[in-house]
Amino acid sequence: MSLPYPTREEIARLSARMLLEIKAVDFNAETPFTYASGLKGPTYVDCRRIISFPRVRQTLMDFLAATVMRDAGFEAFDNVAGGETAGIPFAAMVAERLGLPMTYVRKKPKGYGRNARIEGVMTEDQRVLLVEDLTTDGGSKLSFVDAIRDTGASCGHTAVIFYYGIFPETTQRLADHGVRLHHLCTWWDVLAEAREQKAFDEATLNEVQTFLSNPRAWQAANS
Ligand SMILES: O=P(O)(O)OC[C@H]1O[C@H](OP(=O)(O)OP(=O)(O)O)[C@H](O)[C@@H]1O
Ligand SMILES: O=C(O)c1cc(=O)[nH]c(=O)[nH]1
Repeated sequence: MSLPYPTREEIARLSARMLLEIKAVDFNAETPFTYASGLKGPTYVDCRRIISFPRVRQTLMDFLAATVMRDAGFEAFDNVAGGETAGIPFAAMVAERLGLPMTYVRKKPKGYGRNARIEGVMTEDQRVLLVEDLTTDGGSKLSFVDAIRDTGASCGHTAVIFYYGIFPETTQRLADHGVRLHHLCTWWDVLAEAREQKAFDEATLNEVQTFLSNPRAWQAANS
């Protein structure tokens, strides 16, 4: 007998709890982190740690496969592509669960050999699901999706474990590019769980909440 899918809320709560438990979450208001986009903030989540924790890894990947099937359809994809670097192991695990071929996308052409951005076999009739660890403002997703589309394949969906959920333009930016985002949890889920567990001191949690509520104002005040 297979278990019913957990609700979206349960997935978000448990995913946030797992990220805290494996110490993938870091809050530091004193020395802000710099993100791939160049933006800065007091929050950092290192989803790369997930691969080293088998029970967490398995559960999160079950959640991600279930979320994709529930939101996009059970027969919606022909190929699962991972974004270099952090997306690659998660794409392999999602592809296994969905029973689909796997590929990966380089950030840049290799520069020699086939000079490819896509590795593995991707054909122009395929509907590709882009899998990544997280998205902050979506910039790298657009580049990966363009590389996939350059092969002639289609890509209208990306699935991530973690979505920042604080830059309102992110989902619009992706939507304008014809890409729908699927995710398990956001900073709001992690903050709620961190407060419940008292995982960080009150001042740090309040500072993080200030950032999450208005990241642009926080960045202006802290640059
Ligand atoms: O651009 P966004 O969609 O908001 O996502 C942010 C990206 O930044 C990080 O990767 P990074 O470029 O640091 O490389 P890595 O995967 O090689 O660690 C992260 O793994 C995401 O892929
Ligand atoms: O946007 C990023 O570069 C980024 C943010 C974050 O919290 N964690 C991460 O690995 N990358």
